[in-house]
Amino acid sequence: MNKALIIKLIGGLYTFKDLYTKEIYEGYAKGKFRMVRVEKDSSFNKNITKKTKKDVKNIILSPKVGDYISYTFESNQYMITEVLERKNELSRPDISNIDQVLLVFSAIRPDFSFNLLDKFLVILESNHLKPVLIVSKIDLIDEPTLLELKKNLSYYASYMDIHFVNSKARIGLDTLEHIFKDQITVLAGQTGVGKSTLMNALIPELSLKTQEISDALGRGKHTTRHSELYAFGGGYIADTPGFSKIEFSFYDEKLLKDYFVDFKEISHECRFGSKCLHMSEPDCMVKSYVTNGSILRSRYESYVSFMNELKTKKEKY
Ligand SMILES: Nc1nc2c(ncn2[C@@H]2O[C@H](COP(=O)(O)OP(=O)(O)OP(=O)(O)O)[C@@H](O)[C@H]2O)c(=O)[nH]1
Ligand SMILES: [Zn+2]
Repeated sequence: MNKALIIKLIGGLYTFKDLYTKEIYEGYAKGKFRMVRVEKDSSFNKNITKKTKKDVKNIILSPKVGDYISYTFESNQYMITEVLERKNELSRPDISNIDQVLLVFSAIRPDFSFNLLDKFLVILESNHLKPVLIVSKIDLIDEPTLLELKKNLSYYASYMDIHFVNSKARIGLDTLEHIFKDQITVLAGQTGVGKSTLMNALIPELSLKTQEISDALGRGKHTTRHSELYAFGGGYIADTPGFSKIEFSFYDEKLLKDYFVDFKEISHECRFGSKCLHMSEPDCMVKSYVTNGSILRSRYESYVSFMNELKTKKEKY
């Protein structure tokens, strides 16, 4: 069976790249699809999977960009015949099997927010997505302010890669390229932080393409249903502006503690172990570490604010 990765979807026409031959084909999807459960075949490339006997899962509506599929060539056209089980998926942008999310935060305009960073990290962790932090617009702040920001961010360095860039002058981008290898990457960040500028700086031909697509469709690209993965740095990067609106995808505030990976790491030291909510429990090591400075105070402040936010949400429903 031919296996491929869907790299583009525009007006019902899929573009997919064969995983073995690397050839690119265009084709359609017909009818409803069932997601096929797969198991990793270690003798091949990590993306190549094989079907198991117990296969069918929920019916899914349609294949999307990022899906691994099987296809055939029938009556002179390529057809998608099955969709392999998704590792994860986003609906805005509409992409599946994402390996990592580039969290773009500007040093200024808008100001850097540790609370928002912590929120993104919780959301990514709860969706099994790996974060990489990109701090943009470093040219717009003075040296001491940048040093202070770097110092505060160093706490996060053991949990994710952090890069500092000036996308306008293409400074700091060279160290970025290796992070895309073998990954499907999506960008995320508040509006105005510089996601599009970064994308265009990384992939110069992209701004041109964006214009072509807008012209062809007679409307802004991001109001259309176009999404695409670009081969870049040995992996793929989604050309969407990424996601900027963020909400927790869970409702139970008791889950929050597991998505603060630095808290989770030491929770076995709390008197109530993994059950400790690190709020008013006695002998809570998270709180002790905050007091002695081993845990960043702003991390704990974010935690408490998210706890309250989740509780309020729950009471409303
Ligand atoms: N000086 C400087 N300006 C930047 C940098 N990155 C982005 N900008 C500017 O910041 C503004 C916003 O950048 P965009 O790339 O449109 O931001 P975005 O995140 O795509 O915004 P949305 O499309 O609203 O989500 C633009 O005026 C960019 O020129 C940078 O590294 N340095
Ligand atoms: Zn605790």
